[in-house]
Amino acid sequence: MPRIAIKICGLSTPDAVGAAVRAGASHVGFVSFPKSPRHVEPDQMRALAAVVPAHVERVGVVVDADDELLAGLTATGALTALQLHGKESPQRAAAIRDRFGLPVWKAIAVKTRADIDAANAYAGAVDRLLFDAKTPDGAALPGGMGLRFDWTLLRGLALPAPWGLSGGLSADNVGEAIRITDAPLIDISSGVESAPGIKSVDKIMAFCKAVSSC
Ligand SMILES: O=C(O)c1ccccc1NCC(=O)[C@H](O)[C@H](O)COP(=O)(O)O
Repeated sequence: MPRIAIKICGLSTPDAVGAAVRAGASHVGFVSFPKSPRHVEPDQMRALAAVVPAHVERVGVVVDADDELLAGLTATGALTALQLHGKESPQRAAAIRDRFGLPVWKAIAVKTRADIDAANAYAGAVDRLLFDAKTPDGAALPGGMGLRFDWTLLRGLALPAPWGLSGGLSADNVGEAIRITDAPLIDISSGVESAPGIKSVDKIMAFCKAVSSC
């Protein structure tokens, strides 16, 4: 197992999934959010997740999803975790974990230190915190925008759960991000794309190489 886990998010084709697996990703992410250029329908998500080798975790990414959608996504057992990327409360996150029996990740939208402190409310309710850049009010998406936050906000902190770093990462800056935060898991989407929603095999390979050289 590499020292730093890597999640390649927003995969929507078998080719992109294959590239992420070959490059050494420990996690792949599939987005269910119709406004996203990376959105996949439940059938497509389950089909993509089903062909991922067992050693790679399959994360379904949702935004304030209701139980009906979550039931559809988790129906075949192909996902191994759910990532909540909306305004889900700690109570809602814990209820999702109980009802669907999967580890739950909570994305924390970060601009200031207060945003990171707010993550403490999720202690015990979720299995991983994913610190991502806060997108501007009125933005089309709550993630996948290529925005970064001030990584020094995470330096030396004792966090209340396993965690990961996300937002605006690329092969060029991920070394600095890891040096500052010592993140145990790194998540990326638009930084390994050639256009919104179109994953680049070369960028996926370069990114994973950059992380594993840290
Ligand atoms: O990627 C999306 O389109 C998306 C849409 C709605 C909710 C979450 C979304 N992505 C979640 C992720 O985990 C992304 O990898 C994360 O936000 C980082 O994105 P990026 O800055 O583009 O690397």
